Amino acid sequence: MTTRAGFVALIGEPNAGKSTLLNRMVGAKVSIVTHKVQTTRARIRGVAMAGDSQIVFVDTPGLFRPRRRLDRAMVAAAWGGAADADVVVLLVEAHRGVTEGVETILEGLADMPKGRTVALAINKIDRVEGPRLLALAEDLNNRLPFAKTFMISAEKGYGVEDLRDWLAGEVPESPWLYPEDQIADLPLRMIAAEMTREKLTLRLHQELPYQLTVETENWEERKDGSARIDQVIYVSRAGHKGILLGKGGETIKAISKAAREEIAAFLDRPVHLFLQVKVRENWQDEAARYSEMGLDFRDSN
Ligand SMILES: Nc1nc2c(ncn2[C@@H]2O[C@H](COP(=O)(O)OP(=O)(O)OP(=O)(O)O)[C@@H](O)[C@H]2O)c(=O)[nH]1
Repeated sequence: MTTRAGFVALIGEPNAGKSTLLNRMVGAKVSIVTHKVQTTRARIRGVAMAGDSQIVFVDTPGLFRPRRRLDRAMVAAAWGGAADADVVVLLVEAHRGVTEGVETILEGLADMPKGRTVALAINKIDRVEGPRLLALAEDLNNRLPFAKTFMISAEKGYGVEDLRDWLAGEVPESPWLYPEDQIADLPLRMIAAEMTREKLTLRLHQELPYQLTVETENWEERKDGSARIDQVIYVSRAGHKGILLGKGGETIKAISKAAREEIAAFLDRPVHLFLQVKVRENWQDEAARYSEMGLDFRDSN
């Protein structure tokens, strides 16, 4: 079996219908939950399986002209620069057409590295007449030639399957990026890992923020309504492990407490958080994997 997997970024103005579309393609629960956390830097919004393809939807704040270098570094650090996805889908509202916001996004898209596949999805087609739609599609394609144009209604479900099937064929041949049994709660796992990562960064200041990754290895919903979460903090050098643990494990304990409190508040239920620190010397090599995908790791340094 040839599998495919890749990242797809849904972009568009606020209210364009990104969440609604995600709900359709991924499953309602995931999108609603992640919607609450625009401010966190967790990038993954959901994963859809379509045939033998795994489509990973990412958020892309700061994709277009981040105002400050810090924004760019934050975005890059959060999800290893995956803001640059394999496929970008621009959502435009049919009845609003080419607004100033859409123009700005188009400019950003035109500046993107060549070779990136960009598709257009005109959404909310239930709100306008056919002829107007065709004129809008033509206008947009004159401004930027899209690889493909879709007419959809995320809310009614029109055209959504076509879009998903097309994306499934566009993502590159690759092993799946996530185990199938983790797909449903993957965004939650990522968010929880990101929260722990943030506590580490706050606590350790400049010492090693970009040389570690946090992964949620296990997530168990308990009968009493609490969640047991196991996370591993990977550091690239043995020496870092000591810094992280601190004297008598003080540092890691404080980090764990702060992270647990934040995750519990986010989930709105008690959390048992178990942190483990492991040395993974080849962690930096994984950066190479992302560069292969056209992503820039230098931004996170
Ligand atoms: N009529 C119509 N309304 C839609 C359609 N898709 C989405 N909407 C509505 O548009 C509004 C915004 O949809 P969202 O999915 O929240 O938009 P979003 O792009 O995620 O918005 P932000 O999170 O603010 O960026 C909601 O009220 C949706 O119900 C559609 O196909 N037709």
